[in-house]
Amino acid sequence: MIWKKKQKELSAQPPPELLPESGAEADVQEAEISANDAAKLESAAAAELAPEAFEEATGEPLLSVSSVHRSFPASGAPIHVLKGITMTVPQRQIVMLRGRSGSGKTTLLNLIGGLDTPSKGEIWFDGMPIHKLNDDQRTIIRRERMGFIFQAFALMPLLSAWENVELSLRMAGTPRGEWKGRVEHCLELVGLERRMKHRPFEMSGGEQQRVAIAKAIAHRPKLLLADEPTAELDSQMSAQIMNVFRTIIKTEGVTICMTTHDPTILEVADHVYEMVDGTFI
Ligand SMILES: Nc1ncnc2c1ncn2[C@@H]1O[C@H](COP(=O)(O)OP(=O)(O)OP(=O)(O)O)[C@@H](O)[C@H]1O
Repeated sequence: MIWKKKQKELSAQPPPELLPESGAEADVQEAEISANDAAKLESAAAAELAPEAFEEATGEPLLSVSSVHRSFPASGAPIHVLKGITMTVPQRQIVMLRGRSGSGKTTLLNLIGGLDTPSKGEIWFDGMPIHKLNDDQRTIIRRERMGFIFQAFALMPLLSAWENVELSLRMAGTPRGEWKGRVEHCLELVGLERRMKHRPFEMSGGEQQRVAIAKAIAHRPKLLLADEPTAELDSQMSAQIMNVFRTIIKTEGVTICMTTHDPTILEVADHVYEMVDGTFI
C-alpha cells in the first residue's frame, strides 16, 4: 500500500553521494520556507524573545490537527478512513494514539509527517500549514524538523551504529564539522556509547531501536513521529525505549507523537487519544 511504501522509502535513505543534487526548484522552495521562518522570527523579535521562548510564552502547541478527513478512492464508494480528527500536541510532551488495527493511526501519523495530505481539514506544525504545502516543501520540513521511528528498526544493515546516525546528519545537511560530536552525543543519550562500531545484526532488537532513535534525533528535529516503536520488543526493552523517550524530551526538547497497541506503555504518555474507526472517542 502507498503509505507503507512511503515509510519504507523514508527509512531506506541512500547515502547522499547516490542522491541527485537538489535542483534550482528545490532551492526556490527552500527560500520560500525560509521567508516563512523569517516572518516567524520577526514576530518573535517583535516580542523581544528568541523563537523558542516565543513559542513557550505564547503557549502555542507544536502541532495542531483540525477537523481532518482522509478518504481513499476505491472501486465503488471511496474509503473514508479519518472522519474529522482534531488534536493538539504541546511542546515537549509525549502524545500517544491508541486504537485497534485499522482504526486509522498510521494514516493520521502519515498526514502529520507530511507523507500524505488530508482530503479536508488543516494541519499546522511549527507555525506552518502542512496541508497547504507541496511535496517538495513538505520534504524539506520533514528532513529538517521531523524525525521518524518505525516498528521495524529501519537501519542501513551494512553500516555501523555510528555510520547510521551520521547518515541522518548528512541527509539533513548538517555541517561536516559537527558530525562527530553530535553522533557521539546521540549514541550516548540512548546508552550505546560502547556499541558505536557495531552493525545492526550484532545488536539486540532494543539496541537497534535505540540506534534508530539516535538516528531520528541527530539533526535536532522538533517533532519525533514513531509508529509502533515498541511492537517488536519485549516489555523490558519497551520500558527502556520509553525511558529514552523521556530523556530526549528533557535534554533535546523534542516533542513525540507515537502510535501504540501496548497498554503497558500508555502510562508514560502526557496524553492519550483513543481512536475508533477514524474518530477519537
Ligand atoms: N492508501 C490507502 N488506500 C486504501 N485504503 C487505505 C489506504 N491507507 C489506509 N487505508 C485503510 O485505512 C484503514 C486504516 O489503516 P491504518 O494503517 O491507518 O490503520 P492503523 O490503525 O494504523 O492499523 P495498524 O495498527 O494495523 O497499523 C485500513 O482499513 C486501511 O486498509
